[in-house]
Amino acid sequence: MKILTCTQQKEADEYTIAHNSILSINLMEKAATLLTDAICKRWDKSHRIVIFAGPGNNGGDAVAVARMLHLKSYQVEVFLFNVTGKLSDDCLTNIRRLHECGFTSYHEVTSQFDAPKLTAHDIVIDGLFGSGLNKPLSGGFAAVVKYINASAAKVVSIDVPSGLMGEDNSYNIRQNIVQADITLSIGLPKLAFLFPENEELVGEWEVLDIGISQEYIENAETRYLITEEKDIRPLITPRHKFAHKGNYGHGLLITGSYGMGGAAVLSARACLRSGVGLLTIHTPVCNHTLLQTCVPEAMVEDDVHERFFAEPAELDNYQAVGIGCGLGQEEITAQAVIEQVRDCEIPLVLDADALNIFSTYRNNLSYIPKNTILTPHIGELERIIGRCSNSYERISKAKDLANSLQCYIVLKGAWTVVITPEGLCHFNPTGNPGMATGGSGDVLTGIITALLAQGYSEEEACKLGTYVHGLAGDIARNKVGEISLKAGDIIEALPEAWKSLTKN
Ligand SMILES: NC(=O)C1=CN([C@@H]2O[C@H](COP(=O)(O)OP(=O)(O)OC[C@H]3O[C@@H](n4cnc5c(N)ncnc54)[C@H](O)[C@@H]3O)[C@@H](O)[C@H]2O)[C@@H](O)CC1
Ligand SMILES: [K+]
Repeated sequence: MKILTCTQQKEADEYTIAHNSILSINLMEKAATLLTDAICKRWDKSHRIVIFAGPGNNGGDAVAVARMLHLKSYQVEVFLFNVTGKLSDDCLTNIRRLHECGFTSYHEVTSQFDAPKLTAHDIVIDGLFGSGLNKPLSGGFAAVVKYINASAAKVVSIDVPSGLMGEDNSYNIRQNIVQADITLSIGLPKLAFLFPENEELVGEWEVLDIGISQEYIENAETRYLITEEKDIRPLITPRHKFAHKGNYGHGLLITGSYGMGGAAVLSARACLRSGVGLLTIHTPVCNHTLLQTCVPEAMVEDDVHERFFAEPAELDNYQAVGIGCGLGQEEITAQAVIEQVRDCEIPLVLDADALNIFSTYRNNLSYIPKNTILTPHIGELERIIGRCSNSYERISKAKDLANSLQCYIVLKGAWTVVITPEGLCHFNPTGNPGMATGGSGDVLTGIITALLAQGYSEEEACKLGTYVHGLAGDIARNKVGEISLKAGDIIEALPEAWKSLTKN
């Protein structure tokens, strides 16, 4: 699913009106019908609905919702802010329609706002500003936002919480943005919804399909997409009847150190659950028995060192290599990692300590071969690109890094994003907060390494790997709950996740 900018969203509306022979006012009526349904589904008539409408079409939506709720016998009160004396045509039409159906609780605010007392049982509908916002809110509107935020009422924002920009909020004023409990987004989701710092502004969000022109969406250029199951399923190549283990690649995981053998176990088990033909684990001597016992399906190659990875492995026999889980950052390991990466000519995944090593020895970043997959969490990424003050800045800098190294970056978190060297950002929808636990990342590295070894392209391996990893996490959550979920549960759920993605 594409994510459009607010400017594109406006264009999409105009294109739909021009090409799908629908009047602008009727598109608004469609939006208002879906908004009203979504509100009625959640709250019954015992709640008073207090609607704050702005001067543009976001306000038009809100006034149309007021009429629909009034006609369904909800108790509705409307405050329309008309401080410049200029309202959009569709907003004006909806005000007229509201009056025509005998509605009396309408207050037009031109200068002084006598704010009603809001209670916890009230529902506020925020239709002040939507995709037409062109600068941060200030003055009287900022005061209205603060009053809404200070109230105990539940808040439903139409399209976007008023004051929030759809994409970049670097220069916005946080206190002047509505804190919604629910955001009902019209057409498509906004990029800002996917950023963790906006969670408390956007709340739970839902997209309402008002029938925006598919033709426009298909042709719209965007760098931001949300991956869907329908994008993932066709990527999976079925196994052949006459297949043998040699057809599915030989993966190598360079992983583990003294005290961090678990990372090796987790990444190896996840790799084996994701279709790899053969797996070898290169690990310090101290982990030999552990791995032979816990992962009998894998071969174990001992490093020269008792406790740490110290000497690069020979890569001739492998189709892919994953480096970094639980390696530690000893000086001897750093030198071995840099040398291993510099000379690597097969598909490569760099995770955890391998990334930390490159952030310490930054001059060696250029040794990372083209098309390498880097799988940092925010902390690991920022050690390389520097501290960022918000998600938009972080993604922009990560795109620059992916471009300069010609690498793939899998930035882990809620809405893990796969960034390609060309700057496309694929947001992954699966996964849950239970996966925020040690070892989850090792599991992902194992999965992606398995996919690369089987011949999936880097982009496919990143998208498919993150999707199935999150899906397995969701299956595990259903079994054990978010609090108890541990990395091993994700691995145990991988068979069901793979089965569900491959069944007809
Ligand atoms: N036909 C359409 O175009 C449709 C539009 N829809 C709704 O229309 C919205 C977009 O409507 P508009 O483009 O009219 O934009 P908005 O309603 O978001 O706001 C536009 C108005 O706000 C003013 N404004 C912008 N920033 C301001 C600021 N910081 N302080 C004070 N005033 C400010 C502008 O001058 C303009 O008068 C969407 O968010 C959606 O809710 C939906 O009804 C679907 C159909
Ligand atoms: K709004």
